[in-house]
Amino acid sequence: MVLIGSHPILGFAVYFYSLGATVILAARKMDQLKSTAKEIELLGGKCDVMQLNIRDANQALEAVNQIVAKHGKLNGLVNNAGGQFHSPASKMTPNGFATVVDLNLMGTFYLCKAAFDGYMGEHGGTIVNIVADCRNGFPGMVHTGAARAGIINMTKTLAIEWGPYNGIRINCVAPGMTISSGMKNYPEKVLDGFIANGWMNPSGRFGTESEMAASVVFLLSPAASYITGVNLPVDGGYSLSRSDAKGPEAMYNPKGSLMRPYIGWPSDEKAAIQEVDAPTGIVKLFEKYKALAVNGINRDSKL
Ligand SMILES: CCCCC/C=C/C(=O)SCCNC(=O)CCNC(=O)[C@H](O)C(C)(C)COP(=O)(O)OP(=O)(O)OC[C@H]1O[C@@H](n2cnc3c(N)ncnc32)[C@H](O)[C@@H]1OP(=O)(O)O
Ligand SMILES: NC(=O)C1=CN([C@@H]2O[C@H](COP(=O)(O)OP(=O)(O)OC[C@H]3O[C@@H](n4cnc5c(N)ncnc54)[C@H](OP(=O)(O)O)[C@@H]3O)[C@@H](O)[C@H]2O)C=CC1
Repeated sequence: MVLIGSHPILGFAVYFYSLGATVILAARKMDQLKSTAKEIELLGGKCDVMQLNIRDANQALEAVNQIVAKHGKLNGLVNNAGGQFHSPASKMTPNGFATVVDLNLMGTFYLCKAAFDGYMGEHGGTIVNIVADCRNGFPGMVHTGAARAGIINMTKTLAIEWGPYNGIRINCVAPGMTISSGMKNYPEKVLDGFIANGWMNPSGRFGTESEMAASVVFLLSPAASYITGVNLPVDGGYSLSRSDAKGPEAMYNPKGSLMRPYIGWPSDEKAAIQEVDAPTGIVKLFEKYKALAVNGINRDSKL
């Protein structure tokens, strides 16, 4: 039984289904949740939806209590809900900063605490908190950098404090720039900048939803049974290389690297799971990645 805070990237659901998990999707917009649930069911998965604003601690506990009352357990939690807006720190208002900290840091704490109080403190369980690459600061998004760094530290503390409670494990996944529906939240100019600079990464590209999903499922699964308190960057090496003093042209390959994307589902699967609900520029990039993943061709050479 896995609670995913947010309308999740569909890839998660596919993986959880393959592990035999029942997935509960929770976010504010029910329409979106229901259509994702329908797609999961079409694939043969089991899925429930519930409305939840993670910024409300009472709602978080109520959600956990409802799940335990209905399903008898809650042994997995993925804190995926989150976001921010782009702004230089000099132009950010105190309320703008506080809002993003409230959503990401407080919201994640409320869900972790609710899961502990409502089920895991007594029975154990596994939690994955989705953060973002904030290893070397987060220029243009000071609020989310501070909030995500807070989550990473909180995760370490909870791993130590809650490990002894029936072996609760809690880890973070830090996605690099990822092709996802979240890109709809950014102005075109910001997106164009992201796309134009996509090659400035040892992988030469963005990440895919499947690559994020696979790492989350690994950390939730018994295969990671001795891993707790870590932050796993899933970013093609970007966080390691960003602080290098050399210019990007000297470090990276402007033509793109040969790090083949993992799309995570076969090309002849249902069409619905091969789409990404994102602005045109991002969808075009995804189409390119799909071709690379399926055909194994990058630039002009075969892998
Ligand atoms: C490795 C690099 C990765 C980088 C890429 C990252 C990608 C992703 O994370 S994808 C996920 C994308 N999804 C989102 O980012 C969702 C974004 N939006 C939200 O979650 C919410 O809109 C919110 C949390 C940012 C704001 O929620 P809300 O409570 O509705 O906020 P208010 O409208 O009440 O405003 C509060 C406060 O914040 C200021 N503000 C809000 N949006 C903006 C903005 N776009 N630009 C500047 N300021 C903003 C707003 O003005 C308020 O402040 P005051 O005016 O001082 O009251
Ligand atoms: N895409 C990327 O490049 C990166 C993404 N990330 C992080 O990964 C996570 C998933 O990103 P992605 O799928 O791209 O983003 P999306 O914006 O598509 O997903 C965010 C989800 O969070 C939910 N959500 C937002 N606020 C709340 C709230 N108060 N209560 C409950 N649910 C809420 C939204 O649903 P609803 O509006 O219905 O509530 C939405 O389904 C986010 O935390 C994001 O910041 C990190 C680094 C890079």
